[in-house]
Amino acid sequence: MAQTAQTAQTRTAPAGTAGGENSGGRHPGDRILRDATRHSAARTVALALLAVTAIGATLLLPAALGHTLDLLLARRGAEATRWVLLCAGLVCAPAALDALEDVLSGTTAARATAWLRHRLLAHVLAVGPRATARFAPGDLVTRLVGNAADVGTAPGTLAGSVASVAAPLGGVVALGLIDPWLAVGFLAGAPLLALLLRAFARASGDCAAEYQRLQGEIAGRLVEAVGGARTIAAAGTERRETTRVLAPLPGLSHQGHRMWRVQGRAAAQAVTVVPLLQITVLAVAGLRLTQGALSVGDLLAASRYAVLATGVGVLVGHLGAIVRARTAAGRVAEVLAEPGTAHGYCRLPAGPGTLELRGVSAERGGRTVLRDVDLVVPGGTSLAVVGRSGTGKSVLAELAGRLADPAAGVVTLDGVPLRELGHDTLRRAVGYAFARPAPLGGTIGGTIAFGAFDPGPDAVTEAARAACADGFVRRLPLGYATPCEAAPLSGGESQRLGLARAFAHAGRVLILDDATSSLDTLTEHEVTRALHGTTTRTRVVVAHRASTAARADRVAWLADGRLHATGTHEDLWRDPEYRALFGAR
Ligand SMILES: Nc1ncnc2c1ncn2[C@@H]1O[C@H](COP(=O)(O)OP(=O)(O)OP(=O)(O)O)[C@@H](O)[C@H]1O
Repeated sequence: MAQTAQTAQTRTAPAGTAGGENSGGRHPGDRILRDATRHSAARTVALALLAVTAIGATLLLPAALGHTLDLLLARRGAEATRWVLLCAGLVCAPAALDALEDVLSGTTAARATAWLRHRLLAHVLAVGPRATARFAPGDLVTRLVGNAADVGTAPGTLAGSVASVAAPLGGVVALGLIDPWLAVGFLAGAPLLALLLRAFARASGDCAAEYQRLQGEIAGRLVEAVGGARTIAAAGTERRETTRVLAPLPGLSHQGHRMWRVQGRAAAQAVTVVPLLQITVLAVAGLRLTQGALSVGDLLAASRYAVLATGVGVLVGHLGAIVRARTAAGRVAEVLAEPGTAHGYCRLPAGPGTLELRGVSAERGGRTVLRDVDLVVPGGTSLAVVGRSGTGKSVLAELAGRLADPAAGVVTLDGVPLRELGHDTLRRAVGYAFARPAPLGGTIGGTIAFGAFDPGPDAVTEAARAACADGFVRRLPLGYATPCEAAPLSGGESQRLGLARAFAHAGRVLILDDATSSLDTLTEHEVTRALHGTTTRTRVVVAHRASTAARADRVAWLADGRLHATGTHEDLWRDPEYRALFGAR
C-alpha cells in the first residue's frame, strides 16, 4: 500500500471542466459571456477604443459643422477653410476606424469561438458517457458548433455596444452643452425610448431561446436518423422519419416570424418615437434661436446631435446580438454544468488485480437498475457476467472499470477505491472492449494503438493476433497503415479490432462487454482461448453464450438488477432457471 499512501483526496476534471459552472450569475449564460470576454480582454478593449474613437469623431462633427457655418456666415473665409478640412477629416476618420473594427471583431469572434469550443469539447469528453445520456448527440453538436459561435461574437458585440451607447449619451451631453433646454426637451421623451428597448430585449430573448432549443432538437433527431439509416431503410419508414425529424420546423418558422415581428414592431415604434423626439429638440432650438440664445450654427449642430441622441438603431442591433449570445451562452452553460469526472491521485500498489464491488447500486433514467451488489473477482481469475437482457450486465461492466460511478457502494482494485486512482493509473490498469467499438485512431493500426499510451508496433501486432485480427488486417491494401475510412469493416472484424485494442492496453483488468457477440463460433473460441490462457490479468466478461460462461473461472448471475447467484458454470448448470438463460432445458 506504500504507493497508495497519498491522501484519498480527489482532483477535479481538467481546468474549466468541473461542475458548478452556473453558480453565481443571474442568467446561466452570464458567467460564460464574462469568461469569453475576459479571454479576449485585450482585443475587446482595443475594439471598444476603436469604436469610441469613431464615435468621438462622429460627435465632434456636428459642432465643427455648426462652427464652420457660423464662420462662413460671418464671412471669415480663411478660418472657415481650416474648419472645412477638419470636418472632412472627421467624416473620413469613422469610416477608416469602422473598417479596422470589422476586421478586428471578426478575428476576435473566431478566437473566442475556438477557445470556447475547445473548453466545451474537453468538458464533454471529461464527462464521458453521461454527456450523451443527458443530451442527444445532435443537440450537443449544435451547442458546440452553433451556440459556441454565437457566444464568440459577444466580446466584439459588447465592445460595439459601448460605442452604440456612447453615441446617444454623447449626443445628449452635446445638446446640454449647446443649451441645457435642448437636453431637457430630449430627456422629457427619453423614457419612452427606454421602455421600447426593454420590451424589445425581453421579447427577442424569448424568441432566441425557443429558436435555439428547436434547432438543437432538429439536430438531435437528424443525428438519430442518420445513425439509424439502415433500420429506417429496412423498415421502409423514410417518409415517416423525415416528418419526425422535421416536426419542429413549423415551431422554428413560428419563432423566426415572431422575431421578425418583434424587430418590425420595435422599428415601427422607433419610427414614431424618434422623429417626435427630434422635432421636440428642433422646436426648442428654434425657440432659443429666436430668443438669441443660439446661433444658426448651433441650430445645425443641435439638429445633428438630436439624430445622434435618438440613434437607437445600432443599439437595437447590438441588443439583439447580445440577447442571442446570452441565450446561446445559457445552452453552453447547461453542458458545462454537468460535472466532469473527478480523479484521485493514488497509484496502485503491487497486486494481482483483485476487483471488489461492495454494496454497489446504480441508477439510470431515475431508476435503480443495479442494487446492493457484493462481488469479489480474485486477481488473475475470470468472471462471466450472465443474465437476461436488461438485468444490468453492461451497467456492472461500466462500474467495474469506472466508466461510471455507482450511486451507492464502492468498487476497489487491489484495495484502492477506483475513485481515488489517478486518471492515467486507472486507464492503464483497466482495458475495455465493447460490442460496437469506435474506429478512432486514423488507421487500423492506430485504432489498436489508441489508448492512454502507445503500446508500439510489436505489441499492436501481438494483440491483433490474439484477437484473430492480424490475418484480415494484413489483407487490407496498406495493412496496419490502412486509413479507417478506406477499410469498411464487418461487425465481427470491428469487434476483433476492439478486442485487440483492449489486449494491447489492459494492465491488470480486462472488461469485455458483449465484445465477442458478432464473432463466428470458431473465432470466438480462439479469442476466448487467448483471453483465458493467462492468469496475469483479471477478466470480466459479459456473456450471452453458455460456452463463454463455461470457460470462465466463476459466473455472476444477475436477475432484475440483483446478484442472484455466483458459482462455477458447472455448479450453476444444475439449476434449470440458469440453463434456461441459455435456452437449454
Ligand atoms: N442511459 C440510460 N438511461 C436509462 N436507462 C438505462 C440507461 N442505460 C441503461 N439503462 C437501463 O438499465 C437497465 C440495465 O441495462 P444494461 O444495459 O446493463 O442491461 P444488460 O443486462 O447489459 O442488457 P443486454 O443483455 O440486453 O445488453 C436496462 O433496463 C436499461 O434500460
